Amino acid sequence: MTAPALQVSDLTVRYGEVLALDSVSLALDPARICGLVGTNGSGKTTLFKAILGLVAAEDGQVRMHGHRPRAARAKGVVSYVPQTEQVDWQFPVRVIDVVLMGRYGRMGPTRRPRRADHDAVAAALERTGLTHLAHRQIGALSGGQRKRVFIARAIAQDASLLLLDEPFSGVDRRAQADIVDVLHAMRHEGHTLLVSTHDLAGLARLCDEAVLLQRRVVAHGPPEQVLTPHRLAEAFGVPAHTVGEGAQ
Ligand SMILES: Nc1ncnc2c1ncn2[C@@H]1O[C@H](COP(=O)(O)OP(=O)(O)OP(=O)(O)O)[C@@H](O)[C@H]1O
Repeated sequence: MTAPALQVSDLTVRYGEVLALDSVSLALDPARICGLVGTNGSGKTTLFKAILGLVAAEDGQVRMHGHRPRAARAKGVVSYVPQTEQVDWQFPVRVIDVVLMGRYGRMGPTRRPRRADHDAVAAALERTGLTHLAHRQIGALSGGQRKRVFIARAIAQDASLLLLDEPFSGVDRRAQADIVDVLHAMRHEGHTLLVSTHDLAGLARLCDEAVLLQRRVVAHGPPEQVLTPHRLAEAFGVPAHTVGEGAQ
């Protein structure tokens, strides 16, 4: 039996007095797109960080294709697109250089790119519609374009598991639709994606399954079964008709 792409078991994370995750368990099969939804402060970013081993868990364990967080990161099994990048936007680095960083794990200590690295970068730029901006300084891009650069970096890394924290925030509808197409293509190629989003209306279009997080996993299953009218009203205070196919 193959290991799940992601297995989170009884994960508990505390920031001092704040219980951010309370015994969260979650398993994802390979080649699935799972939407992670929840109100502000429900623990989505904390879950990503705990999966990556970037925040310490009080309890529980994480495996990615059988690997612990540190090993999974070292082997390039997982890539992460954070909600906001801690970047000095004045630093003179071009789009193509940032995307190439996704290949560093494969380049060895010399960091000398080979043909396959250049090809992967070109393909990632193409897929995210950034080819024409490849030589632009990253500080000279719009917020939505920057977001796409970091998605391109994750694509270039070619990790089997991608964690994307709100990839659609600050991105216009056209670019959003393009990103959804890219994510579907990646799933088709066998990648597994965990994607946090506040776009409840787009969830059914994007995802095979959804997780509703409220410090704990409230529900996990097909999007329409997870976001029932009752749960929507309770968790988000929104009416049911705002969710569903073509409802945006
Ligand atoms: N570094 C930190 N120190 C203390 N508390 C934190 C820290 N980071 C997050 N928290 C708290 O942990 C809880 C979960 O936060 P988290 O950022 O994971 O939520 P989120 O679901 O990603 O929210 P959003 O939708 O607003 O991005 C919140 O109560 C938050 O205030």
